[in-house]
Amino acid sequence: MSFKVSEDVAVCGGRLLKLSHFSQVIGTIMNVNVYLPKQYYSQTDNKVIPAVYYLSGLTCSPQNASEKAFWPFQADKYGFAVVFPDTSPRGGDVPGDPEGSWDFGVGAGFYVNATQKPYDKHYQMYDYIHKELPTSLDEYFSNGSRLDFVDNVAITGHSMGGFGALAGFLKNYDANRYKSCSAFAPIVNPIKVPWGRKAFGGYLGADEEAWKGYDPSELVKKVSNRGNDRILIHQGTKDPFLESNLKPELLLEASKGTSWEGKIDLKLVDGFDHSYYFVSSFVPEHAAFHAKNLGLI
Ligand SMILES: N[C@@H](CCC(=O)N[C@@H](CSC=O)C(=O)NCC(=O)O)C(=O)O
Repeated sequence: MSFKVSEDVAVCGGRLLKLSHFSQVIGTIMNVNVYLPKQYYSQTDNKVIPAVYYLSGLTCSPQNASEKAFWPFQADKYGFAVVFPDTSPRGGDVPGDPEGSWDFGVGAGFYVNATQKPYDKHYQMYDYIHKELPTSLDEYFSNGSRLDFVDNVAITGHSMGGFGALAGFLKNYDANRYKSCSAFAPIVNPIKVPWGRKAFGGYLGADEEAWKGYDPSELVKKVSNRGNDRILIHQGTKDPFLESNLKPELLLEASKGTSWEGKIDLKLVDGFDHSYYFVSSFVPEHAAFHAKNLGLI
């Protein structure tokens, strides 16, 4: 699978590649940014470099987190690559929100496979993120490369992307797809909040049973923790979406009596909002968490 490099930017000790490729599952050109850490460019370092997938929130393109989350410092510190996928298909005949809002449609693909017309044609974000993109990156960089985008990988995300990370991690947990999962201000129980109900209704239809297959607060009840795996979550107390759409306490309540009870580290951080000032403040802690689980420290 071939990628086009539109920009190759020096950042910290490595490089941010702005890539695009035709996605077979989405049926359009998709944009994705990949940060390759300084270890990749070192003549002496020959360790295999794992990847952290960062799923962005509503309205984002790959640029938001690339510019504002400050992952490259941490990627260089530990020696991992960071993948910043887009949040939905774009352009051409890709349908948007009939209401014209930013919480559904373009920039708001919710990382699910749509089953409902007209969204089912392009909005296959779950398969794209968890299957096609990793294997495409692995193939593209495989020529003598020390990069691993498939086997030793971790996942994180912000808001809608935090939901996408939690759902993807738990849905693929038995296959040991991701070594670790964390989230910044995630939507933890989409079937109970307006953003999730609107998105799942539009993409998955009226049958709410189908929605549960993507809901982290339902998935924790069905997926057995292998032992000591933990999930790290940060949430700002001044987040304007906290009470309406995020409600992290619902995930802790859902985990009670399950193998995940006591294994979800929800850190409420005083005074932080929903912005990238918040995300970037806690990226170092998430980076250390993933580096440990990826065997880098
Ligand atoms: N555009 C909206 C605000 C939307 C917003 O806050 N988006 C967040 C993610 S929200 C949940 O998924 C975001 O990451 N925005 C991009 C950024 O660079 O901050 C509005 O105008 O209110």
